[in-house]
Amino acid sequence: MTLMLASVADAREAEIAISIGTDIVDAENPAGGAVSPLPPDVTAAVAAAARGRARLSAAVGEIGSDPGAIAAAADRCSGLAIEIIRVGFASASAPMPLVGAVAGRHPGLAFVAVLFADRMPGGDPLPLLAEAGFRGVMLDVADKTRGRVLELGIPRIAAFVEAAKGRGLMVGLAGNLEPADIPRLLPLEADFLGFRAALCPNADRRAPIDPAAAAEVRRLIPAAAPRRSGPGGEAGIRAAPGPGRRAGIEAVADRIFVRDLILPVRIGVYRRERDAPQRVRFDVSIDLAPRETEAEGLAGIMSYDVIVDTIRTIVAEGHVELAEELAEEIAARLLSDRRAMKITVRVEKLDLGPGGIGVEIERRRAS
Ligand SMILES: O=C[C@H](O)COP(=O)(O)O
Repeated sequence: MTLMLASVADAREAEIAISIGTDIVDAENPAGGAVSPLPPDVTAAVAAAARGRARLSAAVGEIGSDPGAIAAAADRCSGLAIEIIRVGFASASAPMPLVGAVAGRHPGLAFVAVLFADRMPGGDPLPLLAEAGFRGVMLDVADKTRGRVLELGIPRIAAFVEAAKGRGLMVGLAGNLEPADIPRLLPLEADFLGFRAALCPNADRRAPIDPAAAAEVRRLIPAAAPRRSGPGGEAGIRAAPGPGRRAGIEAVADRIFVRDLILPVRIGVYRRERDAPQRVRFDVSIDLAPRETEAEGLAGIMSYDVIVDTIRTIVAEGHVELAEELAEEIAARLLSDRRAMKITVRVEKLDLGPGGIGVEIERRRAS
């Protein structure tokens, strides 16, 4: 289950976030960076507004040369019943043992290290973070004016999520996420997705949260529990009827497809095929289940981006011997989306013969 985290600037925005059903209300100063703290009195007001109605989180700054500042923020947050504190981590030379000692003093507070996709520290920081007592990690971007976490590419983000989960860490993803990114990230099963810019008019993260934009983000993330309702909540926001639901027109079938996607792939059983990748063309089409009446817009569709992301992710995982295995894996992963009913996958090696050589499989959801 992936939760929605909304970064808010004050108690009024906390109320809006709660009214649209946000799972985690995060106190953050949007005028600063990804982990810029709000003044203590504003954080306290956000906590007072959200306590008992949503989980609470707060940005407390970067691990720098002054772990005392993180320690003081952790003390304050503990007293406010905040569950998660987000701490920026940009360098492997950060004073981890000191931060670890602070985390050890607050067992009720989950320290989440925020890594910046546009300023990734060298090496693998996850062992260091897990050892220092961090309970979670999050990917975000340092440069909020330009950076997008999706620029890392889904295969790298997926690998990060898996590696963090493998170490028992909670994982969050953020960084100028847009509504259309959500269907691409949900299959990665991160613990939460974090938003600020997408909740604001014109994606201006310094502007006050727009309840309609926030509700649209919420609608795209399946809720863990029945939604709360209230002023500015879902009730006031209705999308226009989507395709297939127009009066006098009966929906027969929806099919999404990706054609002629050519990628370098490590594939084959011959020795020469193990030395270097070869070009493989992918064609995939998926027959979708009829749309649920209440799920309109992006929430009602299966994005064809997910097809491309799935293929890229599988290909990035390493050498595969047979085109049949590759096609089967693509079919299995895509059929795990409950909207996909039937799939055709064609995998065609382009560099072996005078023409294309490959396999086409058709699979259907069993139940
Ligand atoms: O998750 C927390 C961040 O505040 C996300 O901010 P952003 O959507 O503007 O990148």
